[in-house]
Amino acid sequence: MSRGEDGEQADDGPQDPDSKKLAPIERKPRLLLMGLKRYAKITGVRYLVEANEDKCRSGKSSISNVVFRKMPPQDTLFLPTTTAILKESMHTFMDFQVWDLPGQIDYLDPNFDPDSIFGGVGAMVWVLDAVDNYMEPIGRLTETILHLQDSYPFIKFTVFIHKIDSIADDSREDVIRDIMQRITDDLYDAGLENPPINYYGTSIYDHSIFEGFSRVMQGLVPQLPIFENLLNTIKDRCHFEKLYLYDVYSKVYIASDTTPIAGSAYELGSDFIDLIVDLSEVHGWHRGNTQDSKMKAQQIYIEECGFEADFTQPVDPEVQLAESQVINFKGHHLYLREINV
Ligand SMILES: Nc1nc2c(ncn2[C@@H]2O[C@H](COP(=O)(O)OP(=O)(O)OP(=O)(O)O)[C@@H](O)[C@H]2O)c(=O)[nH]1
Repeated sequence: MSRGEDGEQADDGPQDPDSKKLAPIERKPRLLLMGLKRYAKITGVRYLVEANEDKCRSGKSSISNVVFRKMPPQDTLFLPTTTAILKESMHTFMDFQVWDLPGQIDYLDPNFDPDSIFGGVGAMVWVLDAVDNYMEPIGRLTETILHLQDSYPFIKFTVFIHKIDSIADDSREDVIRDIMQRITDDLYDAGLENPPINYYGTSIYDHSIFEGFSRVMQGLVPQLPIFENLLNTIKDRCHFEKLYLYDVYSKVYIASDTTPIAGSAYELGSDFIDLIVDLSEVHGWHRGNTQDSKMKAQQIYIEECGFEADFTQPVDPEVQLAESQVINFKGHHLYLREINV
């Protein structure tokens, strides 16, 4: 995945007033990161809250920077507050945009043109600070969902219960359950039963943010069932335990086979990618169209998959595709194969 040059770029949102009704798969999908900055509302005690400002910012920009710009998590401590909409353009197997909305924008104001932001949105991620008092953000979230669901029925809502690392292990499940229950109850009271919202406990200090983002992105991939079927077939034919299709740059996974397994194989795969990317800089081997390299590649397939692959197609010597297998990486046997899109 490569990032667009345009930190702040031209909008390619809808021009046609009816276009917001189109399913996002028909256009370049947009993903919104939203959350509430508390001090924006507590004007009377602003100086008090500002003294502790970091606790009042839910972590949207940190997420965007860690996942899409490879910023080390600890560096997010120094991020300035977002004052304008930050737009990231991502190019991977499909193009999409991530918009980071400043917490203080009042998009429910009747004078505000909602189409300029919500038109063409495929997914909305509400980043809720699990450590802060979450009552006010929950109120704002339910208000937003109720406001948007009729006009923009294709938006998929997800809540990141964020900064989960700051909560003791044995209380995490309780906090997540409490937040989910409150949102469900609030929406139920407003007449919305069984709202289609996904929840993930996330932190920029571990893999959870990448897993959460992966699930959101998968909701924007129209070909997801096709990818899953393909991965299921490869998995069965090659006797893999679990198979993921990763975007190497962001380590977001676009699809996986559909077999549930215990533990987080995603985390393992993600560490493996880091290792291979680092190692390949130093030890990568050039796979030309030689009999030798063909034999070598074939041998890997035979060892790994138990069947003979067809390597009779010429390999473009200009194209360097990574391939690696590791035996006993944290107790597992891993195989990585780069594909081009
Ligand atoms: N402990 C912990 N802190 C986090 C996490 N994510 C973000 N933070 C911290 O939260 C603070 C605020 O993060 P921002 O990303 O600037 O928050 P924001 O929601 O974008 O705020 P605005 O830019 O003002 O809209 C920073 O000090 C981050 O280091 C997390 O997962 N865990």
